[in-house]
This record gives sequence, C-alpha cells and structure tokens, in this order.
Amino acid sequence: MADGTVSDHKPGEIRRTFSTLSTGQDQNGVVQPLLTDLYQITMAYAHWKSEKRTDHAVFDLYFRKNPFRGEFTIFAGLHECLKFFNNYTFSKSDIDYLRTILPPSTEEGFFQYLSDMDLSQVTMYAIPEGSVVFPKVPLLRVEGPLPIVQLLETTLLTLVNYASLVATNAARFRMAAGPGKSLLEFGLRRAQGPDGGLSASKYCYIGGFDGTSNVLAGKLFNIPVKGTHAHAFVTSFTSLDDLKNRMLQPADQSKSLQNLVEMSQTWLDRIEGLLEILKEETHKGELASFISYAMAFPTGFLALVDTYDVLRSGIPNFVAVALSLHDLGYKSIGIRLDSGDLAYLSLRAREIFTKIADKYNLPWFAKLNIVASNDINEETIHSLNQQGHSIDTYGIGTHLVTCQRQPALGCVFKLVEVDGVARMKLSQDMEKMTLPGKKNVFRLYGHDGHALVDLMMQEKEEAPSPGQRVLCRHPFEESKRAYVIPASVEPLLKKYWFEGKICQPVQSLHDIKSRMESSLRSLRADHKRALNPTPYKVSVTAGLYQFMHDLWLHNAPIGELS
Ligand SMILES: Nc1ncnc2c1ncn2[C@@H]1O[C@H](COP(=O)(O)OP(=O)(O)OP(=O)(O)O)[C@@H](O)[C@H]1O
Ligand SMILES: O=P(O)(O)OC[C@H]1O[C@H](OP(=O)(O)OP(=O)(O)O)[C@H](O)[C@@H]1O
Ligand SMILES: O=C(O)c1cccnc1
Ligand SMILES: [Mg+2]
Repeated sequence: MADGTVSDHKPGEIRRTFSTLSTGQDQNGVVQPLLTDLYQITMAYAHWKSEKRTDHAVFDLYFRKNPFRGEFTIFAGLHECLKFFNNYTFSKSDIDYLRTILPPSTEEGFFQYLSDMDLSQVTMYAIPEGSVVFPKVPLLRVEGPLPIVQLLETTLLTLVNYASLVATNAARFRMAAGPGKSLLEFGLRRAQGPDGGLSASKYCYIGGFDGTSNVLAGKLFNIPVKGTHAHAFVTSFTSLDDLKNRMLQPADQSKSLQNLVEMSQTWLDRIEGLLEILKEETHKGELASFISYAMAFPTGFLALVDTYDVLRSGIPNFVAVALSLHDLGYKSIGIRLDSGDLAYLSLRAREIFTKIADKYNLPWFAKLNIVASNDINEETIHSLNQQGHSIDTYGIGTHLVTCQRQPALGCVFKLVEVDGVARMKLSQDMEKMTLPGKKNVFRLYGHDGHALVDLMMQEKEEAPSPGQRVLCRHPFEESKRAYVIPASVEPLLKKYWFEGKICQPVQSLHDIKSRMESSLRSLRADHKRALNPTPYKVSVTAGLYQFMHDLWLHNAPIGELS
C-alpha cells in the first residue's frame, strides 16, 4: 500500500515473506502440542488404553452463530493450523513434563506412543482461508485416528476462533468506512497480550485494513506499517527555544539551508487573518514540536493537532509549518484528530485547507489527509457517515482488536463419525445439535453471481450440478425448505493436509485478503447490512435431513409419564 496518506514504510526487499515462514521458522513458538487442555491428554491415554488407537474418527470444526449481530463471518487461521500440523511432535521435554502431571500409574507405552506421534495418518479438509462462512458449516473436517484427532481440538480452536472473529470485525469496519477510506490498525497497546496484538494486526489486514502501527507484524507478515506521532511528542516541547536545530535543506539539494522556525513564524503572521485566529494564541511548544517533526520527516509531515486547541492552535500551527515546507519544495501529508467531535472538526479542517488552497493556489492543500482516531467503533463510523465528515483515514485500536462488541466467536470441534458410523450430540437447544456423519458442503450461486445457499450433504451423495434442481432443507425446521436451481456450484471443502503434508499451494496474506474481498462481494447486500441483516440460508439435502432425524429419534430416549 503506498497511498502516501500517512508516513509509511514499504515492505523492504529482504523482508521474510509469509510463505517462507510457512516452510521454515515458527512465527509463534507458543503453538505446539502442549498448547492444549489437559483433558485432551487424559482422553488420549484412556483411548490408548481402550485399544482405540486405530479407530477412525471424523471431527467438524464450526461455529453456531455469526458474531456482532451480523449474518456472515470471515474464516481465518487456516495457514496457522497447517503450520501447527507441519510441526506436530512431542519433544523430550514435553514428555518429561507430562510424566510429572499424569498419575504415576500411567503406562510407559503411552509416553512412547506420544513420542512417536505424527500427523501422517490425519487428513484435513478446509474451506479456503478468507472465505465468507456461515453457522453450522464445517470450516475444517479433520479425520484420522481418534486419540490423535481429539488431541488437536483445543489448538485448532484457539487458532481459528480469534483469527476469524477479528477478521470479521475488520471486514465490518471496512464496510462501514467504505472502499475509499484508509483503515489503520492501532491496537497493539490495547490487545489481549502480545500474541493477541500480533494476530490482530495480521487478521485485520486480511479483513480489509490497509496497514498497522505494529512494527513486528510488518516485519513478520509483510504488512504495510504506518503511523503518526503521539501527544507526548507535542507536550515534550514547551517553546521554540527547545529547537536546537532550525535549518532544513530544501528539496532542491543545490539550494542552501533555510530557517524553518523563522519561516513558520512568518507564515503564522500571514495566515492569522484568513484563519481568524490570533497568532499569539497558538501554542508555541506545539509549533516547536511540529517543526521538529517536519525537520525529521520533511516528505512525510503529518501532525497530531488536538493537544491544546484544534482550531485555534493545532491547525494554524500545522498550516504554518506545511506552507513553509512547501516553500522548500516539500508536500505535507496531513493531520490527525484524536479527540472532540470528529465529524465537525474534520469538516472545519477541510474548510481551512480549502481556503488555503484557494488563496495560495495550491490545489493539493485542499486534499490533505485527515486521520481520525479515539475509541472509534463500527457505530461511530456509521454515525459519522450520517452526519457528514471529511475524514480520509481511520486509526482504530481498542474496539477492533478486543472485539469489544463480541469477544469470542464460539467455534467448536465435534465428533461426527467413528469407523464409518455417524455420531450425534443431542441437545435441548437445537442450535447445539451436531450434524452427524462425514459431510460435503457446496455453495450454490444464482445467475447474478450471488451466493444463494450453502448445502451440506452426506459424503456418499452426488454433488449438486449447475442447472439441476436440488431440494435444500433447513436442518431442523421441517417446514422450511426450497428448491434451488444453481447457476454454478462451488465445493467448499478442499483437501489441505494428507499423508503428513500440506497438499494445496500456500496462500500469501495478500491472496487471502483478495479471497476475502471476492467472497464478500459474492454475498448479497441485504446479508451484509449493519442493521437487521437477512440471514443467509444454510441447508441440508433431503438425504442428510432424513438421516439425521432418524439418528436423532434413535438416540433420544422415550420419556414415560406417570
Ligand atoms: N461526530 C461524532 N459522532 C459520534 N461519535 C463521535 C463523534 N466524534 C467523536 N465521537 C466519539 O465520541 C467519543 C468521545 O470521546 P470522549 O467523551 O472521551 O471525549 P474526547 O473527545 O476524547 O475528549 P477528551 O480528550 O477531552 O477526553 C469517542 O468514542 C469518539 O470516537
Ligand atoms: O482509541 P483507540 O481506538 O484504542 O486507538 C488507539 C489510541 O491509542 C492512542 O491513544 P493513547 O494510548 O495515547 O491514549 P488515549 O488517547 O486514550 O489518551 C491513540 O491516540 C488512539 O487514540
Ligand atoms: O501512529 C499512530 O498515530 C498511533 C499508533 C498507535 C496508537 N495510536 C496512534
Ligand atoms: Mg487516544
């Protein structure tokens, strides 16, 4: 991203790419077999002792409800799941530690079994990362020896849950802001710890953000890093006397050094009438800080203007320094607003920039970038849009990365089949029933290219074909059903892990971001609107419907009244 709006540092040539990470170093050494719940290990032991080592299990990873009162979710985290699979081995120190926490009666053979364990007998199908996904549909289908696949549950969930939640949050911010705005993730300081911060930067980028302030995320994931400066930089200056270095080299290297402090003061004199301020009112410590920043970044000057008074001090000081820089051949970038009424202040700032542009015949000045930050959430952006504003870039931290509106997605990992026999978890709550058996999933599209419905079916059933009518049933409500004649059909689950290897081309973060954009585009607008969106239909074939309802009746005990 090189929009030139905010000081940015483009990815360097020697930067490690996302795909090289996948083959080599771990981004996150924390992701390892012991990053799991104790009960996975105890179940593995019990399975091992019960001779269930070779039972062939199928598990589905899915969520039950879209987050943020929305009707869609962005699936993210798959690449990290594959890296986890690739590196899956219990080290000697892992085994030594497990010996200390399992009862002394634990048989030696089990520790040997763990030491020898790899994922060569595990197969994983997944929906491509960055896809729009819906409740109940398996995002991952993991098959293999029962104790081994069970052991993967917690780690897969921790890799998918937050990634998908925060990517979805980012996509919602992007939709609220609109395509023309720049979105920067500023959340590291407020995230749930260092790993939360790093994951947020990565998955917000997938979800539609343009960059992050997180430097390590930039280095690790090749994401554009961007930023402005803080209030502390402004308040660290008290007067112009704080400026020891006052001379700046003009852009034309053949010209001699010029005194930026004198030039800025002269410009303040010249603009005070036009801006209807008194030049004495502008804070001279603030002016000094702007001059200092401008000296350091003459081609990337952007000032935080709300430390003292946006209209009577911050903006006039910025304008004076920006016009001085212009005299020296440099174009400034803009301002950041971090408090007050962001709609009103952005409009007033634009008015002032336009006045200057007209008066001094500098059309670019009217287009200066206005960055807004300060506890912005999705509703704030919708509200700003309604009010009218002139913000070009949003810097968003807390609400984005902490997902304050809904802090967890609630993905689950459920057993659906053992040795070819379907399993089903019953619940009073229909939402919590598992859809039994090994399933395939297809997305059916209409003639206008929009997705109509996701259809799950038993693995043995024939895939739907374009132009052929197929009955799509609500999984639980008998009366809800519809015939669909799809214009096109997309199989959603692809084989990603087989015989100990990743078996699809590794996607870069940029590929995943592009998939997110195209996948979201294929969703009708009414499913995406902020208020009361229409639910997208997730359905099952008549065959799967009958199968699961028979199994349901078979498993549910018949009560007796007395
Ligand atoms: N025009 C606007 N419409 C809706 N919300 C806005 C608008 N302008 C700002 N906001 C939001 O209103 C809140 C204002 O925050 P707050 O009440 O803490 O005041 P503040 O501007 O930060 O003042 P101070 O810096 O003096 O504490 C922020 O969450 C901000 O995103
Ligand atoms: O508001 P967020 O969406 O979380 O975005 C990140 C915030 O981080 C910085 O604030 P800082 O840490 O300086 O604290 P303050 O603005 O709350 O005083 C910056 O000025 C933003 O306001
Ligand atoms: O660069 C910025 O302006 C920034 C970075 C982190 C948090 N708040 C602001
Ligand atoms: Mg702030």
